Amino acid sequence: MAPKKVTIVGSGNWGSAIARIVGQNAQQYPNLFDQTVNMWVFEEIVDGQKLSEIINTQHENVKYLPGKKLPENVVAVTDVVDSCKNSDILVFVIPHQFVPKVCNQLKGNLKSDAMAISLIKGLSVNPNGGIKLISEEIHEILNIEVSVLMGANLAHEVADEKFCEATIGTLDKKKDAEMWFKLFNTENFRINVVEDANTVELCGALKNVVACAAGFADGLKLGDNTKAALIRIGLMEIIKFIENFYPGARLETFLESCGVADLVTTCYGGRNRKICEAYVTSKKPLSEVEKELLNGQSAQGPLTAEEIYATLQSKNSVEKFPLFVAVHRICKGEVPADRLIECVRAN
Ligand SMILES: NC(=O)c1ccc[n+]([C@@H]2O[C@H](COP(=O)([O-])OP(=O)(O)OC[C@H]3O[C@@H](n4cnc5c(N)ncnc54)[C@H](O)[C@@H]3O)[C@@H](O)[C@H]2O)c1
Ligand SMILES: O=P(O)(O)OC[C@H](O)CO
Repeated sequence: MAPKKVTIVGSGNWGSAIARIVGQNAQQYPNLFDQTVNMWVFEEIVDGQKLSEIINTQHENVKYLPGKKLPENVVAVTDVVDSCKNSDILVFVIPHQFVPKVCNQLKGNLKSDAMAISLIKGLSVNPNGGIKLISEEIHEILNIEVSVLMGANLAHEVADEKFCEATIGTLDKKKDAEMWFKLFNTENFRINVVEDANTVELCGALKNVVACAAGFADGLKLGDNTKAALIRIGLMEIIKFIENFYPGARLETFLESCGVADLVTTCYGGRNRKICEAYVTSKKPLSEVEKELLNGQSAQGPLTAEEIYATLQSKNSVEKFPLFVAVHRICKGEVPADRLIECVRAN
């Protein structure tokens, strides 16, 4: 079989960190993977130069992952269709609000047997009010199989090659596990493949909302016990949400890297935590704080909280998820952050 061509659809903070791993692993398995890995870059000008040109000459994404070299076999391509049309494997890693636009551009322009894996932590809202997984959204638009990779993976720490773990959720472990393992696993990025893909993905999306609560608590200087209580309540709401809307989760999945481990790392070291802390301390709007602190990166928690809230409203379930709802209302400025504990105290 010919080596598979891989494209990384995205080149932000996580997209660039994972490109280091995928580029290296492609080189390690020349019989399995084409030696050139494409990376789709949403073009922008950085210090008067095109970001794609900087990446292809300096082999560094100076805006989204400064100070870390990309392997030279990772090539930036700015036309999303050109970057993907001959590829067998698509690694989706863009902020979730851009998924419909990007996938609609790709529609009808892919190999019929292309496969995808989504590293995107977020949700999409159906017009009827229900939620959709990002993997489902990609599948619906492109009609290709979509696995997911989630875990306790702060991009800068992965790029520093500090030990961590990640969970791949796939629908058919027998068929796909070995290929995904070889594409992503390294000494310091340990992959476990499971079949409970929906739970893996939902853990990745929902933990961002709990991270916002952790950030509010930090901004209010509520201390470690309170933050731990919020993480516990948040975990219970994650489990309840999955039971209600995507039943059939396996308990073990919550104990994978995508579950408790990601919840912990994101509540201590993530961008959602950071901007929500600053929202409380600075009293500036969230959008302004995000702009000031993240230099073009995107925190997905506030948008996910809004998407969850719309779903809960349409299902008459708002009162069952006080933490998720409080995060949304605080992000929107409808409730002051110092009422967070009052909102969740009854749990
Ligand atoms: N950064 C992390 O530590 C991390 C770790 C694990 C998972 N994730 C998840 O991975 C996904 C991608 O995150 P990231 O950190 O790579 O991105 P990011 O937060 O760095 O976002 C910036 C990216 O969005 C792109 N972008 C901006 N405007 C765009 C547009 N109009 N259309 C398309 N793209 C546009 C930028 O070019 C850039 O590549 C998210 O779902 C995130 O939750 C992130
Ligand atoms: O920085 P955050 O809050 O987007 O979290 C990053 C990762 O999802 C942590 O695993």
